[in-house]
Amino acid sequence: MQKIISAVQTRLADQFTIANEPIASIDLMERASVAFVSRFIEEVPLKTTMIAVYCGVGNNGGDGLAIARLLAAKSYMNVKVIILQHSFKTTIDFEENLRRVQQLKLPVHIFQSEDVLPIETSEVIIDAILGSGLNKPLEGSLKKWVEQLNQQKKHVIAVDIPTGMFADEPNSADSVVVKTDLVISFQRPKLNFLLPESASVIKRWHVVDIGLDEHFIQSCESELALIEEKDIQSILKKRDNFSHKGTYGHSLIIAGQEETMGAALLTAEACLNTGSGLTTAYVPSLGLVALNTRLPEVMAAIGEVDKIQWEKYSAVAIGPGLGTDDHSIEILKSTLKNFRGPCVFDADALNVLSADSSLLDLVPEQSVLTPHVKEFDRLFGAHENWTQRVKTMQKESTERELIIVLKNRYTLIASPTGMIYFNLTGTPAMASGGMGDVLTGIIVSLLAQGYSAIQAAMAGVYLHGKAGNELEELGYSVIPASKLARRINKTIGKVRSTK
Ligand SMILES: NC(=O)C1=CN([C@@H]2O[C@H](COP(=O)(O)OP(=O)(O)OC[C@H]3O[C@@H](n4cnc5c(N)ncnc54)[C@H](O)[C@@H]3O)[C@@H](O)[C@H]2O)[C@@H](O)CC1
Ligand SMILES: Nc1ncnc2c1ncn2[C@@H]1O[C@H](COP(=O)(O)OP(=O)(O)O)[C@@H](O)[C@H]1O
Ligand SMILES: [K+]
Repeated sequence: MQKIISAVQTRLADQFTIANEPIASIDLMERASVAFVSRFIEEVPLKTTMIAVYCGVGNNGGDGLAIARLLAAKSYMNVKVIILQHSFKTTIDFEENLRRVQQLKLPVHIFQSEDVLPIETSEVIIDAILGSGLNKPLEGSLKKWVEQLNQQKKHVIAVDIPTGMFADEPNSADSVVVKTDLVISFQRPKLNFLLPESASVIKRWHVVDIGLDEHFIQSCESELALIEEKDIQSILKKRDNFSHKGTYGHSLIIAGQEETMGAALLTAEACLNTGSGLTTAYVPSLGLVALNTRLPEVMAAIGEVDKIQWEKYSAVAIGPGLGTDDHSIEILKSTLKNFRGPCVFDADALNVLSADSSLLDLVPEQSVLTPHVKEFDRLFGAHENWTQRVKTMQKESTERELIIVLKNRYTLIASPTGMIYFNLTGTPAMASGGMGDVLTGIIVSLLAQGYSAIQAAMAGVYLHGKAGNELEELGYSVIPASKLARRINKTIGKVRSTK
């Protein structure tokens, strides 16, 4: 698990590393710049590319100057430096790197407030104007310069963070930020890279290790963390030699209606392939033929709600394609009343819970809720931005002792401990109908197998995304959910075997 730290904590980590490694501040800047350049070369391999490095006068600008010098040393022939002197308060390391650049005789152009920037002729812009030191939205000449750069639609690569973007507080909708194709960021992604609002200014980001003290970073107080594969490996258990189907639990999936039987099939198929010992689907009788034909391994439960033998099941998933009619409300109420084991609430189950907060209050502790953003807002109210949603999910999860899985490109998982875990696996190729049903099937299967609710949510989300990544690598530009529901089986095997 990697802690995500704030801009303030990053500065402390810089200082700690400088004092304790020990390393001179200028040498740490050099190390950061070398790390940037090694990734930059992969992105822009052609040595004749015309590159303009736009530098501010703080340490982000200092990085920019060092990067310009290092690129020249790597035989990039057309590197120029533009210094935007928005302030006369330069940093020592900026000054030292300016001196080093001037010795190389690279072209350096300095612009002061009120100066108008000429049209940029370079193909690539490196944005080293401001970094994590941003303390207010861009205004005045900086704002004007950035607006002008954005109009030119160049290939822009930012150093550490796009100029004008806050690392960990929301930017207002009208704030001006450098629009980037790639951000090469130091040591950790910033919180805001992981929230959907970043899409308007960041196409891709990549983190490079600059050797900040990891022990210090991991000891920082932060309720935000990134899930790593090794965390999932430590969760996943081996299947024992003398184990049998009874060892791996019995999942009940309550899903599907006449027009949405597919949701039940996808959930059940994912559940089966994730290793639930037995899987039963409670579906309308008109879905029986489809279920038996498609998934012979899955049993069906049909008929009256009060005939369900709840005690047979180790875990329940309720909601995919269920509808929100009286029958769905009845079965949700029955689940809340009668089932004592772990439960996943998804899709229409969440919609029913949103419509009746007294039902939401009955959701047992340690249940897993898997809303997408619209379902989340229906449950917990409208939000102006994702920073607010992160706060709400933290509050609701701790107060209600629930695991909340807020699905997105980088799915967030809130634990009742107050921690928020971000998952980085997954791909836009997974943005297709039924993908959430598959996730629900994976999570309920893990619950049935005896994993704790937070383990099942974390492993489920990670493996779901990882299966998507693997399919994309196999050539799928769009992944049908049923494909992923089958693939998950291999993904689990692979993650477990690399232990
Ligand atoms: N030793 C270190 O501290 C290291 C810092 N590094 C780089 O340093 C960056 C942070 O550097 P700094 O803290 O010097 O800050 P920046 O270079 O981000 O900003 C410079 C200064 O601009 C001013 N400023 C902030 N917002 C402004 C605004 N909206 N309008 C006008 N002026 C504004 C502030 O006084 C700020 O200190 C990181 O993003 C990273 O690129 C790296 O070199 C790694 C090592
Ligand atoms: N752009 C994306 N990148 C990564 N994962 C995605 C993306 N779009 C969707 N997903 C994943 O696909 C699933 C979609 O869930 P959901 O919206 O409930 O779909 P459905 O209702 O069709 O089953 C979530 O797990 C989400 O994380
Ligand atoms: K920058």
